[in-house]
Amino acid sequence: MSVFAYRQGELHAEALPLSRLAAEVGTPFFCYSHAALASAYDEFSAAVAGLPSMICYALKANSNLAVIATFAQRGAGADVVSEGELRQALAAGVPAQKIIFSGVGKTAAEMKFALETGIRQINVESLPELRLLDQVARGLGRKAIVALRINPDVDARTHAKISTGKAENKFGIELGHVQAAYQEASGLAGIDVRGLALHIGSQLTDLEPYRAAFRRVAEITAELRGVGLTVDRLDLGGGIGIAYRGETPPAIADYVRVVRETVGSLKTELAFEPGRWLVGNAGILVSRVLFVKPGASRDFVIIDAAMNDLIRPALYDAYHAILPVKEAASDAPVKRFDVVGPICESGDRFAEQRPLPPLQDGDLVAICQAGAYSAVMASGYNSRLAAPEILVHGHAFDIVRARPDYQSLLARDQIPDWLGAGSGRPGQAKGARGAAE
Ligand SMILES: Cc1ncc(COP(=O)(O)O)c(C=O)c1O
Ligand SMILES: N[C@@H](CCCC[NH3+])C(=O)O
Repeated sequence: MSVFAYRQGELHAEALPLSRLAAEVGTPFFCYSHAALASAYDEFSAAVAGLPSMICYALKANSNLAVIATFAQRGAGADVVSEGELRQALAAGVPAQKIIFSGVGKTAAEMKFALETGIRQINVESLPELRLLDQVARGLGRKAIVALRINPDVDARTHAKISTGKAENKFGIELGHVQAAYQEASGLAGIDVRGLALHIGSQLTDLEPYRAAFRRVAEITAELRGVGLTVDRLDLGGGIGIAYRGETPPAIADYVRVVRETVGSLKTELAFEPGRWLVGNAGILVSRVLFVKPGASRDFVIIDAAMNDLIRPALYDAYHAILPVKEAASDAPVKRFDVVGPICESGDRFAEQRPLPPLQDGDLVAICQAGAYSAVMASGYNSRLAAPEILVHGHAFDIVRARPDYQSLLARDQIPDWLGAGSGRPGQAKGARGAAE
């Protein structure tokens, strides 16, 4: 069953017509399908079932609590990269023992919180980070369970901005330094080093970079074991791509075959950190056409969603399919349009010269594959309010993040008294100067 499909001439989310949702929620809004989330998780879970492994959903792809809870209910762990994400994972019901803390720049406060929470593992990406973590853990009288993230220097063959496994990327410990770092880690009183981690990039559509990277991990594991060090965990990261525009990402079963062939015989516990693959296809951004504006050189469809809601096209030139919510007649003439938002930048464009059936002011459109790296990357640029998020479940839906109101933009206590706006609340939000007095 396709969860976003035309029925009775209109695009539906599961059993609900999008026009009804738009009337109830207002546009723009993100619409997620529970069935799509659940079936993606179940497919991944079935594919890795024979491996001693844990699926740690990468929250950065979509940290809506309802989305996380959908996976948590099915047994998922979480991969988090900040105290905020760690708190979200816990709030959504992920047990601490299933949480991995990744990221290249954790603060001492974040380390302390993670250690006090008792999470499964902290992935360490540099010697300075290792030494700080040791200090923080000893200060708490604890040992931090650690995997060292390596940088395998492998080209993931993805967009340069989301490639993370090349030597020139900031991530991980370079190959030549891994053994010394592991040795050092194993001698630190506050550290219990258990294994290696890697993540070579996002939106991979080719298995060969995985094969190359996992082979390197297997080699390093053998080297470390050869000098008497214990390696009993491997965290293989995420990165499996989805089809935005006819790409043919690998089937999960084929990815798992590569895992088995490369690291399967090492007898380690494995962790997988899928993000986009679990959520990307499970969400759309629904928006209303404000105006159709003929131009001298091209015609524009101006919609009420903008780059602050979904920045991927502006940031990565990413392609997202755009569908009219009312099904176009098969003989409807197709014209090319730039689909743009209201923001004051020419980069606020969802599609350039995209063939579309006739659209009119007030029509609804759905921007597809907006479940991953979409709502989470939203901003308040141009003082726009965040688009709400809803979760459809068969014939019902829940607003799982409401649209804020303008009061949040108009917090008068941001204006210091001395600026004399007249309604600043005395004694509040005085800032550094007030604090020093
Ligand atoms: C350490 C780590 N794990 C997992 C992921 C999830 O990646 P993806 O959403 O491509 O599966 C990322 C993001 O790229 C990451 O940085
Ligand atoms: N934000 C990126 C993915 C980043 C992955 C994070 N390591 C995207 O939209 O494709």
